[in-house]
Amino acid sequence: MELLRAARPGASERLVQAVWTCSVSTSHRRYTTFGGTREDSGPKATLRRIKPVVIPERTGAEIQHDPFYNKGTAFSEREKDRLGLRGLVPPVINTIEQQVARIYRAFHAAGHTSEEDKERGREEDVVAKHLFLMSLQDRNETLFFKLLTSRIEEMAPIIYTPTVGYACQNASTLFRRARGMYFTAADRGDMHAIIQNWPRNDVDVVVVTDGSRILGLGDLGVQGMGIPIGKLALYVAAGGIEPSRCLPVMIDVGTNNQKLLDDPFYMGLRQRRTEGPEYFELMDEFMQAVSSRFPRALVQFEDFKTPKAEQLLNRYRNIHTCFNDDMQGTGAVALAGLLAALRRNGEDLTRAKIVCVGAGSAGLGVCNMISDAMERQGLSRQEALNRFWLVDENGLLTARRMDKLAQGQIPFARYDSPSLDLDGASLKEVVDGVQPTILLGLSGVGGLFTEEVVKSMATHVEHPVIFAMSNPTNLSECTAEQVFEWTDGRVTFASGSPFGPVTRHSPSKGQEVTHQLSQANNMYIFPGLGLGIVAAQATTVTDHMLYVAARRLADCVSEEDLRIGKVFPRISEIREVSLRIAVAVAATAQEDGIARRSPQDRDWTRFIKEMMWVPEYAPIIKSNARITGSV
Ligand SMILES: NC(=O)C1=CN([C@@H]2O[C@H](COP(=O)(O)OP(=O)(O)OC[C@H]3O[C@@H](n4cnc5c(N)ncnc54)[C@H](OP(=O)(O)O)[C@@H]3O)[C@@H](O)[C@H]2O)C=CC1
Ligand SMILES: CC(=O)C(=O)O
Ligand SMILES: [Mg+2]
Repeated sequence: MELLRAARPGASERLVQAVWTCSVSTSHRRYTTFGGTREDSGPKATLRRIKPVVIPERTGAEIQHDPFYNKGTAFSEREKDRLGLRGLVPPVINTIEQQVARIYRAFHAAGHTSEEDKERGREEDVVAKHLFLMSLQDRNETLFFKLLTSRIEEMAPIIYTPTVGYACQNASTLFRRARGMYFTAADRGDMHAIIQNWPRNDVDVVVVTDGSRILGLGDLGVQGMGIPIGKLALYVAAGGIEPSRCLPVMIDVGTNNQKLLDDPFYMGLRQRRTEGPEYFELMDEFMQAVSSRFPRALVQFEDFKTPKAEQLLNRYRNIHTCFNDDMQGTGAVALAGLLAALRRNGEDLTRAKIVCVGAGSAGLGVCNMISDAMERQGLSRQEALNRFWLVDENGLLTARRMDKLAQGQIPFARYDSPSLDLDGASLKEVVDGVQPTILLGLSGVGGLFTEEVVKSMATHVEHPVIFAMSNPTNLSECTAEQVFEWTDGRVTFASGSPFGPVTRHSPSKGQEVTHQLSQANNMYIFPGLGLGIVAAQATTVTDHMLYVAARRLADCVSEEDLRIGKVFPRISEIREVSLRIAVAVAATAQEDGIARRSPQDRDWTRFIKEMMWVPEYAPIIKSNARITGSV
């Protein structure tokens, strides 16, 4: 209201009241206001304010073509008059729900495939669906996010992994319209000036990649831009960050992917990657440019190849508000899933024996996060490290390979004699020798968990826990169907990209059983983590914050979910989950003295809930408009 009064000193009291007056829909216990909604959650019910948007002088056509303000067929009659839209839109006035119903139908039509394609097993064209959603986002952000949030389970695999990976692979030919910012190796010295071109003054979250390791698909150069865009779509849909406060960034230092360099349509710098000190000088300049223009923004590093991922994190983590999602976000999500799985099986984390296949940025991030949790639960550092056996392309990480190991791998190298004997052994032999209770896959290699590997594990432990976390789907270390079959349903399983429920005949039960699945993906962590950091305006992102985020995520898994085999909450609950994670993270930042902002009444839940952006149309008012009556 203050905003409206300040913007329109002449606005009538009736207008001001109209914007905030509630009309009550008792059947849904959900209150709709002219400018917002309020959820009745008992005594603590909060008004979710959708502030009127006051925009500078613009023509109707400019408003209609601005995705942040466009409402398509949902402008009210008065808005059409006031904003100069009369005659520019069809006569119908739809609610956003009606628009979602229409666009959802068109979304499905976009994915239709021919009969021939169907015969070849291509049931639908998911990349076409991805492009359809991207072009909706380019036209109307509010409707895009309304569709996304109302059907998040169905939409997440289209805007995010696995489909975003396939879209990135062909991004130069699929390109329609630029989104976000591109900085290149040729922009050295100019980044401070270039960042001024971003049209918005407030940015809460920057997701940045250099395209060097996109999911498990390798170096995709500038074509990796789809990943920051997809991650930020989840920041909005799952974390309630305002769309206009998100900035996807590509740092294009070239590519070592010869196929792309030879592709006449490739849109990035046509050179091999800049390396060495020059690379880090570019990144330094970028980080300085971001923090001078957006001093409170959180920077999320995404899909940087090992070892740069770790080097960049170590370089900036104490001086910027930043984290690496593949290392820390993935670590927290894996820890949360394991805590839930162990609760399901009545087991203790400190007694787990973990074989992790993949010792790159994700594998090391996960193992570090879990060993840190073991220490918090009473083990010494060495006792915790002794619970891990890491395997890479050359086999088990042992002391004999010490001179060839990366810095971050050295603490996990095995010195003990049965392990040293497994030097050079196959994965099956490692599993036979170690008899792990937990098997993790972060290798980016599809099918590594073969029948003999999984069966070997299942012979030694009653409740095997297997997380095949590599993305996209075709690079998963095994499929859900395989792992339930090979363990006769005894496994607790989660995968990086989603699999549907598996129905199979169980020989031990003598009947058909259906197994529900969970997605072990950092999408459960980064939206809530980021929301908490933004809420508290934390100066840095600490391991403590990640640990509480993981704990809180594990707490969100209900007993009923555990009973049916799920170790992560349902994706349809992700906004509520993100809120809970954000509250834990912000409160931790405050306790640890690194919050620059906190609610006076210490009620982080109310504070953050009110901050969360909801995809509803706000009344639009031009700053020079003469307004009488309702909006
Ligand atoms: N579910 C989730 O939330 C997330 C999943 N991921 C996924 O994790 C995967 C790995 O990512 P990242 O760590 O960054 O990638 P890296 O390339 O840094 O690491 C891959 C690791 O796997 C090892 N590896 C490769 N081939 C084999 C093999 N045949 N047998 C055993 N080990 C092998 C590599 O060993 P070497 O170095 O010897 O080649 C390396 O240690 C990707 O698919 C990514 O999508 C990543 C982040 C989040
Ligand atoms: C999920 C993710 O961040 C990855 O696969 O890289
Ligand atoms: Mg990633």
